[in-house]
Amino acid sequence: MECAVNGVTIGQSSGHGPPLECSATVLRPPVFSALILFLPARRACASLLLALGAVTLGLVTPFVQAEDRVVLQLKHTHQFQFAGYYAAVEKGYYRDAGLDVQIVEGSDGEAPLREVLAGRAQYGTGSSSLLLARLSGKPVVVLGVIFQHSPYALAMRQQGATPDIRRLAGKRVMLGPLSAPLNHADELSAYLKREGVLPDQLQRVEHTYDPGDLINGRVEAMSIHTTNETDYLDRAGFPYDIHNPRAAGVDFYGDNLFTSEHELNGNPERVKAFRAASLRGWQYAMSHQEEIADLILAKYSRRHDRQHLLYEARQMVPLVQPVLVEIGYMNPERWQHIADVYTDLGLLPKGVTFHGFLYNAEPGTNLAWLYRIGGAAAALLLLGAAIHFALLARERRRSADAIRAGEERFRTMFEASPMGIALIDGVSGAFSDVNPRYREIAGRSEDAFASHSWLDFVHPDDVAGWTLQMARLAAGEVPELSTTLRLVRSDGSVVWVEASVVPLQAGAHLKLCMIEDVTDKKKSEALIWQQANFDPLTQLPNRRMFLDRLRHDVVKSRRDGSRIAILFIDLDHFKEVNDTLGHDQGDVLLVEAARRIIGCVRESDTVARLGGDEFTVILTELQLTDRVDAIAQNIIDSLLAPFPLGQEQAFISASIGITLYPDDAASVEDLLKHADQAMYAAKGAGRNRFSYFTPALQVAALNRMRLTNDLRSAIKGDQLKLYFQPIVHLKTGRIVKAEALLRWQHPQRGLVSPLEFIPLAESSGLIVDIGQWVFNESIRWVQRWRRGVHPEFQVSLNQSPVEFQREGGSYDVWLRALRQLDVPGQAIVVEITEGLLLDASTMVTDKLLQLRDAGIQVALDDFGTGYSSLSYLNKFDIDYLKIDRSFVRNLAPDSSDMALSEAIIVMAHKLGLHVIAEGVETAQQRDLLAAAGCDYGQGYLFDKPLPAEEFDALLHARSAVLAVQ
Ligand SMILES: Nc1nc2c(ncn2[C@@H]2O[C@@H]3COP(=O)(O)O[C@H]4[C@@H](O)[C@H](n5cnc6c(=O)[nH]c(N)nc65)O[C@@H]4COP(=O)(O)O[C@H]3[C@H]2O)c(=O)[nH]1
Repeated sequence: MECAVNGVTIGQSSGHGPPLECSATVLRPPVFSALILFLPARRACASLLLALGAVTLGLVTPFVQAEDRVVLQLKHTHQFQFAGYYAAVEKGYYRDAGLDVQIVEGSDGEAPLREVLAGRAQYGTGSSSLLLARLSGKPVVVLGVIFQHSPYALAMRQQGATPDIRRLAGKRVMLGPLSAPLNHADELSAYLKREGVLPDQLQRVEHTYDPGDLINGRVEAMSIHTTNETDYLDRAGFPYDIHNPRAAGVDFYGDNLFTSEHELNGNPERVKAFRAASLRGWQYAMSHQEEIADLILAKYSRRHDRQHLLYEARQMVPLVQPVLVEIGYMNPERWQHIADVYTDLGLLPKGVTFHGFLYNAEPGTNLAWLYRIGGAAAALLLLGAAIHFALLARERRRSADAIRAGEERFRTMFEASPMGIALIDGVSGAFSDVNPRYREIAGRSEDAFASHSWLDFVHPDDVAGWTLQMARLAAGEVPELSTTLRLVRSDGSVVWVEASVVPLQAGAHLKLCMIEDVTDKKKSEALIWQQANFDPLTQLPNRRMFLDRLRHDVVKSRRDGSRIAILFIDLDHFKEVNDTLGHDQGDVLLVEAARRIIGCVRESDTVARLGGDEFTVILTELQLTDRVDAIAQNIIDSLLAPFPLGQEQAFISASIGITLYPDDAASVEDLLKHADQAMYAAKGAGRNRFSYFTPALQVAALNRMRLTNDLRSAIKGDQLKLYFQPIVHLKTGRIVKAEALLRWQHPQRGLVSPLEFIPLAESSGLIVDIGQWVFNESIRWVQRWRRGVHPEFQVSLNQSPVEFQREGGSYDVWLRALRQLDVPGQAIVVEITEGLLLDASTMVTDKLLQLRDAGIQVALDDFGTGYSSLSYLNKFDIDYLKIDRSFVRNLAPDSSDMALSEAIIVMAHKLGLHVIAEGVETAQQRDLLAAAGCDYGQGYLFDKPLPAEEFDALLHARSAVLAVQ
């Protein structure tokens, strides 16, 4: 369609999109009209040229009334890498320019070139390989550079202290799609070539863009964007090295905005407007990173989380350099450098020129055409010269204004930047320009910056490392610096900053230093670390830290041939303290115990708390093991001293298991297992002592493990048998009760004693199923005996403390079973031990009450061997006291055991309890007990425990005798 400016036809709109509306705002200097009027000959041509020139110079600003629809094709999926374009949409920059821009995600890196050349998109983003495309005949035009430096780099699994890219030879590497090696691997190929790694030395693998492949070892290295994948590698805690092509002098541009010649020729104004709005968007995006990150999440993609988008934004700052370089700026010499690298790679012939490839954003400064027209006009008319000079003066003014405006813009950005920015002389360390945020973070006044060098503010502990890194930067070993360090403020407080330093090309020694306050982040990292590695109660290393240190000590000991001792300390009776005095007092005791243990070892040894009342000690650099005995005894003695807890005093002791490295085991896991076994041995031997690990302990532990495994199948395999031992009424000699005693008929070992397997059943939890089985069998038999022998016959059965104290367990199942068989609770007596009542929690009391409510009676077993506290008998509902057989064994007239037994019987009767004497083996014992008033007797004198069927026969035989009598 033809358009007219002041009635003059000036051009044709492109075939794409709605036609350009050219009746736009027209600046109409009088001289311009005069010139047009003055040209009678070749008027149409001259006026066309002049009008075009006027438009290009900006004298005429055609605007688009209806929005012009264009498509911007991105290289990749939505992310911060394209932030400027989202900002231009959101802030209305495109709309103001009369454009309706549709931003399309890229499926592969080729999409922009493909779509723009096909005319489906008018604009695209592309890497430096656009130059290759242009020189291979594809009519692309770069409109501006967004990334002054490419983010493209190689991430490689970390291999020791000195990263060396040459180690990649022969390794599996993902460099880019195998189908388009040129466009994706060009910089890296050039880099590798310069480092002496040739393409055929690598095993190229199709790129998956999945950092997981590097982490899982599928490849040894992969090409990445330092703005992107590094975040995911960091998050996974994967150790890697970054190899940046800039290290070998390959310094490509990163993302560029481009269009086609077709678009440029057809819609020069649209190109200009699109470019200007896009760059404006970029300026906005780089100084409003958080806002744009939120915008991406809200309107474009949630593929990456906010943290990642901000990471990307931060990483982009030194690559885009929004403060130093005007976004969009491109330097033909840099493009020449890129062309040279391609030539070096054999991708371009020598001496190529790329005329037309770079868009001239300010064609007004290229005045050749104007000179030509001016010259022609001057020859014809002096007036033309006057106009020419007037226009030139105007242009100069506009340029100066533009520069001033640009400077102002950068100054404002510098001053208002949320990042601390300073220009620093790399040699003297003097500050030459510091923005307010930098002053605020460093906590120094403006004067302080004038009179100090930057090292003066660095924390003394960080000075050496920082100086070293700066020297590397100065020597060109690294292109830029990025590190975390501490600054000391004028008030003495310390602030953690993330600092990046980039050398400025403009000044020889001048460096741009940007800092960000990361103190809060550091503090929370330190807190997380503390919580992950230390016990919050005692502040001792926890299990994780303990294992770390032990592993470290084992390696060291292996190196220097010294020994290590590991002590497992378990506090005896801690549970009682906790239950009786409460958890708060229990905590106080643990803290004090930790303090006492620390007091017994050297500072270089480790004391850790593994949890509960378990502590460990690592004693290192032992030459003689004598010291171990002394330290272990010391710990035991120190813990024996009373613990003052509020108004009370608590007494505990400690059982310690000791194992030695390398004597007892080679691995950390085995050492821990052995120390644990030794600790149990110390407990088994009576607590309050230490035991060394011995191979016999290991054999015993192995046996226990095998036996426990066998026990699992014992219940189902019908290997458990219930025996019954008669309990005789001493006055009448009648069997009125029986104790159910469990036996295990092991297929290989024969009969295994309950003393051997009950503890295993307890520690493995099998005791619950076993206890249920015993109960079911017992009530089955007692039902028979109550019906056939005596209506009040009772069976007593043992309940282990573990079974009794089981959380959540109740007697409901028992009661249901009793109801089903129509057996009353009175048919059962439960035997418990005194220990249960000692640390009786409400749960124990509740269970005793449940038993009483069901009519089940309770017998206190082994009375006399433990605390023998009378107060328990009164406090709880106990029906029977069983005098332990150790008393019965030594019964003789006038013996102390006799006196004790008598006292127990009298006291029990006074409290309304009946007494059963255990282990009655002789007639004299029976008679003495009967004379002392003991109610019942149990022991070999009457009968050994008998298999249920035999006991059944015995009972029936006896009742038959009684019936006959
Ligand atoms: N020297 C001697 N010993 C006598 C005499 N009369 C009885 N005994 C033994 O003394 C033990 C009495 O059982 P306990 O003290 O409850 O001690 C029991 C009990 O604590 C536990 N136990 C047995 N069956 C079970 C069970 O079903 N569940 C639980 N939790 N523990 C059980 O195993 C322990 C040992 O049981 P057993 O080996 O059957 O040993 C039985 C019994 O055989 C005697 O005149 N002289």
